[in-house]
Amino acid sequence: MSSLQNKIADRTATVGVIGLGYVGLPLSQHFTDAGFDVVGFDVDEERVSRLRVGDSYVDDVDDDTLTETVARGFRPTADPAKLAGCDAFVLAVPTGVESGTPDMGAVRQATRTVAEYAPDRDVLFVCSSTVYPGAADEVIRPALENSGRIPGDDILVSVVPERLNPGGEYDFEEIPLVVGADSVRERETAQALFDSVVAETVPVGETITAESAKMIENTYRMVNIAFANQFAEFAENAGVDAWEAIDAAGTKPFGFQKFTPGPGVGGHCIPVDPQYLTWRAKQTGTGLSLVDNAIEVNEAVPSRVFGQIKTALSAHGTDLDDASVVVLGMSYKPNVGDIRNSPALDICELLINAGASIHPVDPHVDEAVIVDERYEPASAIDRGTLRSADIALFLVNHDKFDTDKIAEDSNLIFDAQNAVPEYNDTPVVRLGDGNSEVSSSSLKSPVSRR
Ligand SMILES: NC(=O)c1ccc[n+]([C@@H]2O[C@H](COP(=O)([O-])OP(=O)(O)OC[C@H]3O[C@@H](n4cnc5c(N)ncnc54)[C@H](O)[C@@H]3O)[C@@H](O)[C@H]2O)c1
Ligand SMILES: CC(=O)N[C@@H]1[C@@H](OP(=O)(O)OP(=O)(O)OC[C@H]2O[C@@H](n3ccc(=O)[nH]c3=O)[C@H](O)[C@@H]2O)O[C@H](CO)[C@@H](O)[C@@H]1O
Repeated sequence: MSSLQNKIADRTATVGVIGLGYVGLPLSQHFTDAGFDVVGFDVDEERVSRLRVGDSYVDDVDDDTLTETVARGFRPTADPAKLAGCDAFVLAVPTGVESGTPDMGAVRQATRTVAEYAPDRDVLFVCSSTVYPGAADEVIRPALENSGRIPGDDILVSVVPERLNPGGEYDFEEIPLVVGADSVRERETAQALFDSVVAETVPVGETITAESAKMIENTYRMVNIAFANQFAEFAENAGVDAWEAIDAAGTKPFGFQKFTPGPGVGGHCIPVDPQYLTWRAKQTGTGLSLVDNAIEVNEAVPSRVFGQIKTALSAHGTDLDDASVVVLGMSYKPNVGDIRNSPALDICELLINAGASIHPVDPHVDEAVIVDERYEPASAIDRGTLRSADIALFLVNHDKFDTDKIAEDSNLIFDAQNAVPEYNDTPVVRLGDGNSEVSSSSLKSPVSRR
Protein backbone atom coordinates (compact mmCIF):
# COMPACT_ATOMS: atom_id res chain seq x y z
CA MET A 1 0.00 0.00 0.00
CA SER A 2 1.17 3.57 -0.70
CA SER A 3 1.95 5.80 2.24
CA LEU A 4 -1.24 7.73 1.47
CA GLN A 5 -3.31 4.55 1.48
CA ASN A 6 -1.68 3.62 4.80
CA LYS A 7 -2.57 7.03 6.24
CA ILE A 8 -6.16 6.58 5.09
CA ALA A 9 -6.29 3.07 6.52
CA ASP A 10 -5.02 4.17 9.94
CA ARG A 11 -6.98 7.44 9.86
CA THR A 12 -3.89 9.60 10.23
CA ALA A 13 -4.62 11.30 6.90
CA THR A 14 -6.06 14.81 7.08
CA VAL A 15 -9.03 15.44 4.79
CA GLY A 16 -9.73 18.86 3.32
CA VAL A 17 -13.37 19.46 2.28
CA ILE A 18 -13.82 22.43 -0.02
CA GLY A 19 -17.29 23.93 0.00
CA LEU A 20 -19.31 23.56 3.21
CA GLY A 21 -22.90 23.49 1.97
CA TYR A 22 -25.58 20.84 1.66
CA VAL A 23 -22.94 18.34 0.48
CA GLY A 24 -19.68 19.52 2.02
CA LEU A 25 -20.92 19.88 5.57
CA PRO A 26 -22.36 16.34 5.84
CA LEU A 27 -19.20 15.00 4.18
CA SER A 28 -17.08 16.86 6.79
CA GLN A 29 -19.20 15.39 9.56
CA HIS A 30 -18.95 11.82 8.25
CA PHE A 31 -15.19 11.98 7.61
CA THR A 32 -14.76 13.35 11.14
CA ASP A 33 -16.95 10.56 12.53
CA ALA A 34 -14.78 8.07 10.60
CA GLY A 35 -11.79 9.28 12.62
CA PHE A 36 -10.07 11.69 10.24
CA ASP A 37 -8.87 15.18 11.01
CA VAL A 38 -10.98 17.35 8.72
CA VAL A 39 -10.32 20.91 7.58
CA GLY A 40 -13.38 22.47 5.96
CA PHE A 41 -12.68 25.43 3.69
CA ASP A 42 -15.37 27.78 2.44
CA VAL A 43 -15.07 31.22 0.84
CA ASP A 44 -18.15 32.41 2.75
CA GLU A 45 -16.75 33.81 6.00
CA GLU A 46 -20.19 34.19 7.55
CA ARG A 47 -20.90 30.51 7.00
CA VAL A 48 -17.55 29.58 8.56
CA SER A 49 -18.24 31.76 11.59
CA ARG A 50 -21.62 30.08 12.07
CA LEU A 51 -20.09 26.61 11.79
CA ARG A 52 -17.43 27.40 14.36
CA VAL A 53 -20.09 28.14 16.98
CA GLY A 54 -22.25 25.16 16.10
CA ASP A 55 -24.88 27.13 14.17
CA SER A 56 -25.81 24.89 11.23
CA TYR A 57 -27.50 26.12 8.05
CA VAL A 58 -27.86 22.61 6.60
CA ASP A 59 -30.97 20.58 7.52
CA ASP A 60 -29.09 17.27 7.46
CA VAL A 61 -26.56 18.39 10.11
CA ASP A 62 -28.32 19.79 13.16
CA ASP A 63 -26.64 22.13 15.63
CA ASP A 64 -25.90 19.40 18.17
CA THR A 65 -24.28 17.19 15.54
CA LEU A 66 -22.25 20.12 14.25
CA THR A 67 -21.13 21.06 17.77
CA GLU A 68 -20.03 17.48 18.37
CA THR A 69 -18.23 17.37 15.02
CA VAL A 70 -16.30 20.55 15.81
CA ALA A 71 -15.49 19.16 19.25
CA ARG A 72 -14.07 16.06 17.56
CA GLY A 73 -11.67 18.22 15.60
CA PHE A 74 -13.50 19.44 12.49
CA ARG A 75 -11.92 22.79 11.63
CA PRO A 76 -14.06 25.16 9.48
CA THR A 77 -11.98 27.94 7.94
CA ALA A 78 -12.15 30.69 5.36
CA ASP A 79 -8.37 30.74 5.12
CA PRO A 80 -7.20 28.42 2.29
CA ALA A 81 -3.74 28.29 3.80
CA LYS A 82 -5.21 26.11 6.55
CA LEU A 83 -5.57 23.40 3.86
CA ALA A 84 -1.79 23.02 3.73
CA GLY A 85 -0.89 19.58 4.98
CA CYS A 86 -4.13 17.91 3.95
CA ASP A 87 -3.55 14.53 2.31
CA ALA A 88 -6.92 14.28 0.56
CA PHE A 89 -9.14 17.02 -0.85
CA VAL A 90 -12.84 16.66 -1.62
CA LEU A 91 -14.56 19.31 -3.72
CA ALA A 92 -18.19 20.12 -2.91
CA VAL A 93 -18.46 23.54 -4.52
CA PRO A 94 -21.46 24.77 -6.53
CA THR A 95 -21.83 23.95 -10.20
CA GLY A 96 -24.61 25.84 -11.92
CA VAL A 97 -25.63 26.65 -15.46
CA GLU A 98 -25.20 30.02 -17.13
CA SER A 99 -27.43 30.34 -20.25
CA GLY A 100 -27.24 26.61 -20.92
CA THR A 101 -23.50 26.34 -20.30
CA PRO A 102 -22.07 24.56 -17.23
CA ASP A 103 -20.55 27.02 -14.78
CA MET A 104 -17.24 25.43 -13.78
CA GLY A 105 -15.90 28.60 -12.15
CA ALA A 106 -16.02 27.36 -8.58
CA VAL A 107 -14.55 23.97 -9.55
CA ARG A 108 -11.70 25.68 -11.39
CA GLN A 109 -11.06 28.05 -8.50
CA ALA A 110 -11.18 25.30 -5.89
CA THR A 111 -8.86 23.11 -7.97
CA ARG A 112 -6.33 25.92 -8.09
CA THR A 113 -6.67 26.29 -4.31
CA VAL A 114 -5.82 22.60 -3.90
CA ALA A 115 -2.86 22.86 -6.28
CA GLU A 116 -1.54 25.83 -4.33
CA TYR A 117 -1.73 24.33 -0.85
CA ALA A 118 -1.54 20.56 -1.33
CA PRO A 119 1.71 18.77 -0.40
CA ASP A 120 4.08 18.05 -3.32
CA ARG A 121 3.42 14.32 -3.40
CA ASP A 122 1.03 11.58 -2.35
CA VAL A 123 -2.15 13.65 -2.49
CA LEU A 124 -5.68 12.61 -3.42
CA PHE A 125 -8.03 14.99 -5.22
CA VAL A 126 -11.73 14.06 -5.33
CA CYS A 127 -14.43 15.94 -7.20
CA SER A 128 -17.80 15.33 -5.56
CA SER A 129 -19.42 18.32 -7.23
CA THR A 130 -21.72 17.39 -10.08
CA VAL A 131 -19.92 18.09 -13.34
CA TYR A 132 -20.45 17.33 -17.02
CA PRO A 133 -19.01 14.16 -18.63
CA GLY A 134 -15.40 15.07 -19.43
CA ALA A 135 -14.98 17.86 -16.88
CA ALA A 136 -12.16 16.09 -15.04
CA ASP A 137 -10.32 15.76 -18.36
CA GLU A 138 -11.02 19.31 -19.54
CA VAL A 139 -11.17 21.40 -16.37
CA ILE A 140 -9.65 19.65 -13.37
CA ARG A 141 -6.55 17.97 -14.79
CA PRO A 142 -5.53 21.03 -16.89
CA ALA A 143 -5.98 23.32 -13.86
CA LEU A 144 -3.70 21.02 -11.86
CA GLU A 145 -1.15 20.83 -14.69
CA ASN A 146 -1.20 24.62 -15.10
CA SER A 147 -0.24 24.79 -11.43
CA GLY A 148 2.74 22.52 -12.03
CA ARG A 149 1.16 19.31 -10.75
CA ILE A 150 1.20 15.95 -12.52
CA PRO A 151 -2.30 14.42 -12.27
CA GLY A 152 -2.14 10.67 -11.69
CA ASP A 153 1.40 10.99 -10.38
CA ASP A 154 2.03 13.52 -7.61
CA ILE A 155 -1.70 14.16 -7.22
CA LEU A 156 -4.24 11.38 -7.67
CA VAL A 157 -7.50 12.42 -9.34
CA SER A 158 -10.92 10.84 -8.91
CA VAL A 159 -14.59 11.69 -9.34
CA VAL A 160 -17.02 10.54 -6.65
CA PRO A 161 -20.42 12.10 -7.44
CA GLU A 162 -22.43 12.84 -4.29
CA ARG A 163 -25.80 11.13 -3.98
CA LEU A 164 -26.99 12.42 -0.65
CA ASN A 165 -30.68 12.93 -0.45
CA PRO A 166 -31.60 15.91 1.75
CA GLY A 167 -34.65 15.07 3.83
CA GLY A 168 -34.77 11.66 2.18
CA GLU A 169 -35.38 8.18 3.53
CA TYR A 170 -31.81 6.87 3.04
CA ASP A 171 -29.04 7.54 5.54
CA PHE A 172 -25.75 8.83 4.14
CA GLU A 173 -23.81 5.61 4.78
CA GLU A 174 -26.51 3.48 3.10
CA ILE A 175 -26.09 5.17 -0.27
CA PRO A 176 -23.48 3.47 -2.51
CA LEU A 177 -21.02 5.90 -4.13
CA VAL A 178 -19.54 5.52 -7.61
CA VAL A 179 -15.75 6.02 -7.62
CA GLY A 180 -14.26 6.94 -10.98
CA ALA A 181 -10.54 7.25 -11.75
CA ASP A 182 -8.30 6.63 -14.74
CA SER A 183 -5.80 4.34 -12.95
CA VAL A 184 -5.96 1.50 -10.43
CA ARG A 185 -3.85 3.43 -7.91
CA GLU A 186 -6.11 6.49 -8.08
CA ARG A 187 -9.29 4.39 -7.93
CA GLU A 188 -8.14 2.24 -5.00
CA THR A 189 -6.99 5.27 -3.02
CA ALA A 190 -10.29 7.10 -3.53
CA GLN A 191 -12.22 3.93 -2.70
CA ALA A 192 -10.23 3.52 0.51
CA LEU A 193 -11.22 7.02 1.56
CA PHE A 194 -14.93 6.66 0.81
CA ASP A 195 -15.13 3.10 2.16
CA SER A 196 -14.59 4.82 5.51
CA VAL A 197 -17.93 6.64 5.28
CA VAL A 198 -20.30 4.55 3.11
CA ALA A 199 -21.16 0.86 3.14
CA GLU A 200 -20.44 0.41 -0.56
CA THR A 201 -18.26 2.06 -3.19
CA VAL A 202 -18.69 1.17 -6.86
CA PRO A 203 -15.44 1.47 -8.87
CA VAL A 204 -15.60 2.45 -12.54
CA GLY A 205 -12.72 2.61 -15.02
CA GLU A 206 -12.57 6.34 -15.78
CA THR A 207 -13.56 9.67 -14.28
CA ILE A 208 -15.81 10.35 -17.29
CA THR A 209 -17.76 7.18 -16.48
CA ALA A 210 -18.53 8.39 -12.96
CA GLU A 211 -19.47 11.84 -14.29
CA SER A 212 -21.76 10.14 -16.84
CA ALA A 213 -23.42 7.87 -14.26
CA LYS A 214 -24.46 10.94 -12.29
CA MET A 215 -25.92 12.51 -15.42
CA ILE A 216 -27.88 9.32 -16.19
CA GLU A 217 -29.33 9.19 -12.65
CA ASN A 218 -30.64 12.72 -12.59
CA THR A 219 -31.63 12.99 -16.25
CA TYR A 220 -33.67 9.79 -15.93
CA ARG A 221 -35.49 11.40 -13.02
CA MET A 222 -36.05 14.74 -14.74
CA VAL A 223 -37.42 13.13 -17.93
CA ASN A 224 -39.86 10.94 -16.02
CA ILE A 225 -41.08 13.85 -13.93
CA ALA A 226 -41.63 15.75 -17.19
CA PHE A 227 -43.74 12.85 -18.44
CA ALA A 228 -45.80 12.95 -15.23
CA ASN A 229 -46.30 16.70 -15.71
CA GLN A 230 -47.30 16.34 -19.32
CA PHE A 231 -49.60 13.43 -18.50
CA ALA A 232 -51.28 15.71 -15.94
CA GLU A 233 -52.01 18.21 -18.68
CA PHE A 234 -53.45 15.43 -20.85
CA ALA A 235 -55.54 14.19 -17.90
CA GLU A 236 -56.98 17.66 -17.21
CA ASN A 237 -58.28 17.89 -20.75
CA ALA A 238 -59.29 14.27 -21.17
CA GLY A 239 -61.32 13.89 -17.97
CA VAL A 240 -58.75 11.58 -16.34
CA ASP A 241 -57.67 11.68 -12.70
CA ALA A 242 -53.91 11.49 -13.30
CA TRP A 243 -53.17 10.81 -9.62
CA GLU A 244 -55.44 7.80 -9.43
CA ALA A 245 -54.15 6.50 -12.77
CA ILE A 246 -50.51 6.91 -11.73
CA ASP A 247 -51.18 5.25 -8.38
CA ALA A 248 -52.77 2.36 -10.24
CA ALA A 249 -49.81 2.11 -12.60
CA GLY A 250 -47.59 2.09 -9.52
CA THR A 251 -49.03 -1.25 -8.44
CA LYS A 252 -47.00 -2.89 -11.19
CA PRO A 253 -44.22 -4.59 -9.21
CA PHE A 254 -41.60 -4.41 -11.98
CA GLY A 255 -40.59 -2.18 -14.86
CA PHE A 256 -42.22 0.95 -13.48
CA GLN A 257 -41.14 3.67 -11.04
CA LYS A 258 -43.86 6.10 -9.97
CA PHE A 259 -43.42 9.82 -10.55
CA THR A 260 -46.13 12.36 -9.85
CA PRO A 261 -46.98 15.77 -11.32
CA GLY A 262 -46.39 18.97 -9.37
CA PRO A 263 -46.17 22.77 -9.71
CA GLY A 264 -42.76 22.46 -11.39
CA VAL A 265 -39.30 20.97 -10.84
CA GLY A 266 -36.94 22.69 -8.41
CA GLY A 267 -33.76 22.05 -6.50
CA HIS A 268 -30.09 22.25 -7.31
CA CYS A 269 -29.89 18.95 -9.15
CA ILE A 270 -32.82 17.78 -11.24
CA PRO A 271 -33.52 20.93 -13.26
CA VAL A 272 -29.80 21.68 -13.61
CA ASP A 273 -27.75 18.51 -14.07
CA PRO A 274 -29.44 17.31 -17.31
CA GLN A 275 -28.47 20.61 -18.91
CA TYR A 276 -24.82 19.56 -18.46
CA LEU A 277 -25.54 16.43 -20.46
CA THR A 278 -27.39 18.19 -23.28
CA TRP A 279 -24.68 20.84 -23.45
CA ARG A 280 -21.98 18.16 -23.72
CA ALA A 281 -24.06 16.17 -26.21
CA LYS A 282 -24.34 19.16 -28.51
CA GLN A 283 -20.58 19.70 -28.20
CA THR A 284 -19.87 16.11 -29.21
CA GLY A 285 -22.40 16.01 -32.05
CA THR A 286 -25.42 14.29 -30.50
CA GLY A 287 -28.77 16.02 -30.14
CA LEU A 288 -30.60 14.75 -27.06
CA SER A 289 -33.99 16.12 -28.20
CA LEU A 290 -35.86 13.98 -25.65
CA VAL A 291 -33.94 15.60 -22.79
CA ASP A 292 -34.21 19.09 -24.28
CA ASN A 293 -37.97 18.70 -24.64
CA ALA A 294 -38.36 17.35 -21.11
CA ILE A 295 -36.49 20.36 -19.71
CA GLU A 296 -38.89 22.63 -21.60
CA VAL A 297 -41.93 20.71 -20.36
CA ASN A 298 -40.89 21.12 -16.74
CA GLU A 299 -39.91 24.78 -17.16
CA ALA A 300 -43.37 25.54 -18.55
CA VAL A 301 -45.29 24.05 -15.59
CA PRO A 302 -45.26 27.08 -13.22
CA SER A 303 -46.83 29.36 -15.87
CA ARG A 304 -49.40 26.69 -16.70
CA VAL A 305 -50.27 26.46 -13.02
CA PHE A 306 -50.47 30.26 -12.83
CA GLY A 307 -52.98 30.21 -15.71
CA GLN A 308 -55.12 27.67 -13.86
CA ILE A 309 -55.03 29.78 -10.69
CA LYS A 310 -56.09 32.85 -12.65
CA THR A 311 -58.95 30.93 -14.29
CA ALA A 312 -60.11 29.47 -11.00
CA LEU A 313 -60.15 32.88 -9.29
CA SER A 314 -62.02 34.39 -12.23
CA ALA A 315 -64.61 31.59 -12.18
CA HIS A 316 -65.18 32.43 -8.52
CA GLY A 317 -65.55 36.14 -9.19
CA THR A 318 -62.08 37.39 -8.27
CA ASP A 319 -59.64 39.20 -10.52
CA LEU A 320 -55.96 38.53 -9.94
CA ASP A 321 -55.14 42.18 -9.28
CA ASP A 322 -57.61 42.10 -6.43
CA ALA A 323 -56.76 38.64 -5.11
CA SER A 324 -55.39 37.65 -1.71
CA VAL A 325 -53.43 34.42 -2.14
CA VAL A 326 -52.10 32.17 0.63
CA VAL A 327 -49.12 30.21 -0.71
CA LEU A 328 -48.62 26.97 1.22
CA GLY A 329 -45.03 25.85 0.65
CA MET A 330 -42.11 27.86 -0.78
CA SER A 331 -39.31 25.28 -0.83
CA TYR A 332 -38.68 23.05 -3.80
CA LYS A 333 -39.82 19.82 -2.15
CA PRO A 334 -41.38 18.62 1.10
CA ASN A 335 -39.68 18.91 4.47
CA VAL A 336 -36.65 20.90 3.30
CA GLY A 337 -35.89 24.62 3.52
CA ASP A 338 -34.04 24.80 0.19
CA ILE A 339 -35.67 27.26 -2.22
CA ARG A 340 -33.16 26.92 -5.05
CA ASN A 341 -35.08 26.90 -8.35
CA SER A 342 -38.30 26.40 -6.40
CA PRO A 343 -41.37 26.58 -8.69
CA ALA A 344 -43.25 28.29 -5.85
CA LEU A 345 -41.03 31.32 -6.38
CA ASP A 346 -41.88 31.39 -10.11
CA ILE A 347 -45.60 31.14 -9.37
CA CYS A 348 -45.39 33.87 -6.73
CA GLU A 349 -43.53 36.14 -9.14
CA LEU A 350 -46.27 35.71 -11.75
CA LEU A 351 -48.95 36.42 -9.14
CA ILE A 352 -47.21 39.54 -7.83
CA ASN A 353 -46.64 40.87 -11.34
CA ALA A 354 -50.36 40.35 -11.98
CA GLY A 355 -51.20 42.48 -8.93
CA ALA A 356 -52.15 39.76 -6.45
CA SER A 357 -51.10 40.00 -2.82
CA ILE A 358 -49.40 36.85 -1.60
CA HIS A 359 -49.11 35.41 1.91
CA PRO A 360 -46.34 32.79 1.90
CA VAL A 361 -46.37 30.03 4.54
CA ASP A 362 -43.50 27.58 4.98
CA PRO A 363 -42.28 26.06 8.28
CA HIS A 364 -38.86 25.37 6.75
CA VAL A 365 -38.12 28.59 4.90
CA ASP A 366 -37.01 31.72 6.77
CA GLU A 367 -36.97 34.13 3.84
CA ALA A 368 -37.38 34.40 0.11
CA VAL A 369 -36.79 37.32 -2.24
CA ILE A 370 -39.46 37.61 -4.92
CA VAL A 371 -39.56 40.45 -7.45
CA ASP A 372 -36.83 42.19 -5.43
CA GLU A 373 -38.93 42.11 -2.25
CA ARG A 374 -37.96 40.10 0.82
CA TYR A 375 -40.65 37.84 2.23
CA GLU A 376 -40.51 35.99 5.53
CA PRO A 377 -42.93 33.08 5.12
CA ALA A 378 -45.15 32.45 8.13
CA SER A 379 -43.97 29.33 9.92
CA ALA A 380 -47.57 28.25 10.59
CA ILE A 381 -50.92 28.76 8.91
CA ASP A 382 -52.97 31.61 10.34
CA ARG A 383 -56.57 30.40 10.08
CA GLY A 384 -57.89 33.94 9.89
CA THR A 385 -55.67 34.75 6.92
CA LEU A 386 -56.79 31.55 5.25
CA ARG A 387 -60.45 32.30 5.85
CA SER A 388 -60.14 35.78 4.40
CA ALA A 389 -58.00 34.78 1.41
CA ASP A 390 -59.52 34.32 -2.02
CA ILE A 391 -57.49 31.18 -2.70
CA ALA A 392 -55.02 28.86 -0.97
CA LEU A 393 -52.29 27.34 -3.16
CA PHE A 394 -51.12 23.98 -1.84
CA LEU A 395 -47.74 23.73 -3.56
CA VAL A 396 -45.50 21.70 -1.20
CA ASN A 397 -46.68 18.79 0.90
CA HIS A 398 -44.74 19.49 4.09
CA ASP A 399 -45.48 17.02 6.88
CA LYS A 400 -46.16 20.00 9.15
CA PHE A 401 -49.15 21.17 7.10
CA ASP A 402 -52.58 20.18 8.48
CA THR A 403 -54.50 19.51 5.28
CA ASP A 404 -57.80 18.96 7.11
CA LYS A 405 -57.66 22.47 8.55
CA ILE A 406 -56.64 23.86 5.17
CA ALA A 407 -59.69 22.24 3.58
CA GLU A 408 -61.93 23.54 6.36
CA ASP A 409 -60.69 27.14 6.39
CA SER A 410 -60.14 27.88 2.72
CA ASN A 411 -62.63 29.52 0.36
CA LEU A 412 -61.01 28.07 -2.73
CA ILE A 413 -58.05 25.70 -3.03
CA PHE A 414 -55.56 25.05 -5.81
CA ASP A 415 -54.08 21.68 -4.91
CA ALA A 416 -50.86 20.93 -6.85
CA GLN A 417 -50.05 17.82 -4.76
CA ASN A 418 -53.37 15.93 -4.60
CA ALA A 419 -53.05 16.19 -0.84
CA VAL A 420 -55.96 18.33 0.38
CA PRO A 421 -59.09 16.34 1.29
CA GLU A 422 -62.58 17.32 0.15
CA TYR A 423 -64.45 19.36 2.76
CA ASN A 424 -68.13 20.21 2.43
CA ASP A 425 -68.47 22.65 -0.46
CA THR A 426 -64.93 24.04 -0.47
CA PRO A 427 -64.14 24.22 -4.19
CA VAL A 428 -60.87 22.53 -5.08
CA VAL A 429 -58.94 22.97 -8.33
CA ARG A 430 -56.77 19.87 -8.45
CA LEU A 431 -53.75 19.82 -10.74
CA GLY A 432 -53.88 16.78 -13.00
CA ASP A 433 -57.44 15.86 -12.18
CA GLY A 434 -59.74 16.07 -15.18
CA ASN A 435 -62.73 15.59 -12.89
CA SER A 436 -62.07 18.73 -10.86
CA GLU A 437 -62.00 22.35 -11.97
CA VAL A 438 -58.58 22.45 -13.64
CA SER A 439 -58.60 24.40 -16.83
CA SER A 440 -60.66 27.04 -18.60
CA SER A 441 -62.09 24.41 -20.97
CA SER A 442 -63.34 22.17 -18.21
CA LEU A 443 -63.97 24.71 -15.47
CA LYS A 444 -67.35 24.16 -13.91
CA SER A 445 -69.23 26.01 -11.20
CA PRO A 446 -68.46 24.72 -7.70
CA VAL A 447 -71.72 22.80 -7.43
CA SER A 448 -70.89 20.66 -10.46
CA ARG A 449 -67.85 19.12 -8.71
CA ARG A 450 -67.75 15.33 -8.35
N1 LIG B 1 -27.54 19.63 -2.54
C1 LIG B 1 -27.66 18.37 -2.92
O1 LIG B 1 -28.59 17.64 -2.54
C2 LIG B 1 -26.63 17.79 -3.86
C3 LIG B 1 -26.67 16.43 -4.08
C4 LIG B 1 -25.71 15.88 -4.92
C5 LIG B 1 -24.74 16.67 -5.53
N2 LIG B 1 -24.74 17.99 -5.30
C6 LIG B 1 -23.69 18.77 -5.95
O2 LIG B 1 -22.71 19.13 -4.96
C7 LIG B 1 -22.16 20.40 -5.26
C8 LIG B 1 -22.37 21.33 -4.08
O3 LIG B 1 -23.75 21.48 -3.92
P1 LIG B 1 -24.35 22.05 -2.57
O4 LIG B 1 -25.82 21.81 -2.63
O5 LIG B 1 -23.57 21.56 -1.41
O6 LIG B 1 -24.04 23.62 -2.76
P2 LIG B 1 -24.15 24.75 -1.63
O7 LIG B 1 -24.39 26.01 -2.37
O8 LIG B 1 -25.06 24.32 -0.56
O9 LIG B 1 -22.68 24.78 -0.98
C9 LIG B 1 -21.57 25.14 -1.73
C10 LIG B 1 -20.59 25.86 -0.81
O10 LIG B 1 -19.37 26.10 -1.51
C11 LIG B 1 -18.90 27.39 -1.18
N3 LIG B 1 -18.00 27.79 -2.25
C12 LIG B 1 -18.32 28.33 -3.45
N4 LIG B 1 -17.19 28.50 -4.17
C13 LIG B 1 -16.14 28.06 -3.42
C14 LIG B 1 -14.74 27.97 -3.61
N5 LIG B 1 -14.18 28.37 -4.76
N6 LIG B 1 -13.98 27.45 -2.62
C15 LIG B 1 -14.55 27.06 -1.46
N7 LIG B 1 -15.88 27.12 -1.21
C16 LIG B 1 -16.66 27.61 -2.19
C17 LIG B 1 -20.14 28.22 -1.01
O11 LIG B 1 -19.87 29.35 -0.20
C18 LIG B 1 -21.10 27.23 -0.35
O12 LIG B 1 -21.03 27.31 1.05
C19 LIG B 1 -22.85 20.87 -6.54
O13 LIG B 1 -22.07 20.48 -7.64
C20 LIG B 1 -24.16 20.08 -6.53
O14 LIG B 1 -24.67 19.88 -7.83
C21 LIG B 1 -25.66 18.59 -4.49
C1 LIG C 1 -27.73 13.24 -4.95
C2 LIG C 1 -28.78 13.75 -5.84
O1 LIG C 1 -28.52 14.32 -6.88
N1 LIG C 1 -30.02 13.51 -5.43
C3 LIG C 1 -31.12 13.97 -6.19
C4 LIG C 1 -32.09 14.59 -5.24
O2 LIG C 1 -32.96 15.30 -6.03
P1 LIG C 1 -33.80 16.45 -5.35
O3 LIG C 1 -33.35 16.71 -3.96
O4 LIG C 1 -33.73 17.59 -6.30
O5 LIG C 1 -35.24 15.84 -5.18
P2 LIG C 1 -36.29 15.23 -6.21
O6 LIG C 1 -37.13 14.32 -5.39
O7 LIG C 1 -35.63 14.68 -7.40
O8 LIG C 1 -37.19 16.52 -6.63
C5 LIG C 1 -36.75 17.43 -7.58
C6 LIG C 1 -37.96 18.26 -7.97
O9 LIG C 1 -38.87 17.44 -8.71
C7 LIG C 1 -40.16 17.44 -8.11
N2 LIG C 1 -40.71 16.09 -8.27
C8 LIG C 1 -40.03 15.01 -7.81
C9 LIG C 1 -40.54 13.75 -7.98
C10 LIG C 1 -41.78 13.57 -8.63
O10 LIG C 1 -42.31 12.46 -8.80
N3 LIG C 1 -42.44 14.69 -9.08
C11 LIG C 1 -41.93 15.95 -8.91
O11 LIG C 1 -42.55 16.95 -9.33
C12 LIG C 1 -39.93 17.81 -6.65
O12 LIG C 1 -41.06 18.44 -6.10
C13 LIG C 1 -38.75 18.79 -6.78
O13 LIG C 1 -39.21 20.09 -7.06
O14 LIG C 1 -32.82 13.62 -4.47
C14 LIG C 1 -33.50 12.64 -5.28
C15 LIG C 1 -34.28 11.69 -4.38
O15 LIG C 1 -35.28 12.44 -3.71
C16 LIG C 1 -32.45 11.88 -6.05
O16 LIG C 1 -33.06 10.84 -6.79
C17 LIG C 1 -31.74 12.83 -6.97
O17 LIG C 1 -30.69 12.11 -7.64
